[in-house]
Amino acid sequence: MAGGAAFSDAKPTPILKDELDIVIPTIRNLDFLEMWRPYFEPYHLIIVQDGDPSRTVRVPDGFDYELFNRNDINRILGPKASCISFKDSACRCFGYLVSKKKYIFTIDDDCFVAKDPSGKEINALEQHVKNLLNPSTPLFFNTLYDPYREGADFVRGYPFSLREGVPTAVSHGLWLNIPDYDAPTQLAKPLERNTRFVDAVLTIPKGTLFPMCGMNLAFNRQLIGPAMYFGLMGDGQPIGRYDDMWAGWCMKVNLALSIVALNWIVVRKVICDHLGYGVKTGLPYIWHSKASNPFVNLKKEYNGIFWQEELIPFFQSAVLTKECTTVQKCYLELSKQVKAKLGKIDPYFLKLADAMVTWVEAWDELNGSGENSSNLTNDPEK
Ligand SMILES: O=c1ccn([C@@H]2O[C@H](COP(=O)(O)OP(=O)(O)O[C@H]3O[C@@H](CO)[C@H](O)[C@H]3O)[C@@H](O)[C@H]2O)c(=O)[nH]1
Ligand SMILES: [Mn+2]
Repeated sequence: MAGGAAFSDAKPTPILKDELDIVIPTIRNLDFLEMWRPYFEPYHLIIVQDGDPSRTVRVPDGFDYELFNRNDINRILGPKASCISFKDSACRCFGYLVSKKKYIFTIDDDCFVAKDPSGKEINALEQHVKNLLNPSTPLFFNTLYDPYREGADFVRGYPFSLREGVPTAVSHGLWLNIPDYDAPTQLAKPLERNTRFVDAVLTIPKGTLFPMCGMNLAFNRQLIGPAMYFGLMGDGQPIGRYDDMWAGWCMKVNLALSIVALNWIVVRKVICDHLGYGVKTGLPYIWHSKASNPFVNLKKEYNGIFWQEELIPFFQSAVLTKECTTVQKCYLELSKQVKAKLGKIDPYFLKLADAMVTWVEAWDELNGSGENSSNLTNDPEK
């Protein structure tokens, strides 16, 4: 068995029912929970009701939950509620803010239990827990995929010095049936369905960005919660459906640290990459039966499709001062870079940069200051 595995696949996966919250954004209903009942019932649900707060959302009996609508968000955050999006799935990040647990699993209300090729139901939550509890390998690619899975290992030539791996911060699951395509692709391929079940979990290599989808996502809130802000989207904003993308880029970003005043450059990668935290993608699959309208989506995504051609180079070359000793401080520094370098693309980014600051203030207000939470250390054990 590979070195460093937190636990062997052969043993039952810890339930973590007291260490994990399930966050669900909804503008619809929660009937989908009936299908997930065997897997979700032991957990606490945080339901973020978007849209009209006077609408009653019925939660099926037997679930332990909190439900927050817009009135609750405004009551809890006061003026800081301005950083939580309205009428966009970005509202889900409010659930990350109010949770007190170590782990988060977030899922959309049109995602159902999928079956593997043998016809067996997939317990997506269990696989996410396995992904999060086992190390990642961002520093050197293992060609036999996840070396910590039962029946796999590191291949010949893999440095033994790297076989302990690093802590996993994010587990990014995938989708059978309706894949997470952007609106142009959906419009071009309206009948395309994803029938390909790939039995693999991959670590996204260090320094590589990726399009994070919030549909079937789990993360270690204690490690990188403050970086998982889903931005300002939806009502009153010039962009929508780039919430999860924005969070994924900020969370993963490789920040080069340049201290011009001291004429030396120390390349530091904060948040996931620098700390050597890993981001995994692949299993588990859910069954996505999309309910959103591609034409409406096109309107929401238009600016994002255009702007991201400038956003990606920004994230690939962002810089950071060395005083950033917590995820919060790194995030605040990133917000300064957003204001300085992206404001010229559109004034929206000036507003977004301010909202990033408000988010961190709200995080610290509800969860304690940056100094004693989500500290950046080079020692993943701390
Ligand atoms: O205004 C809204 C719209 C939706 N929601 C809730 O958010 C999720 C996702 O919504 P939906 O399934 O309609 O959208 P998709 O196109 O399938 O979602 C993909 O795009 C991302 C949007 O950023 C999303 O994360 C991806 O999965 C559902 O639970 C809706 O109820 C909302 O709260 N407010
Ligand atoms: Mn959907």
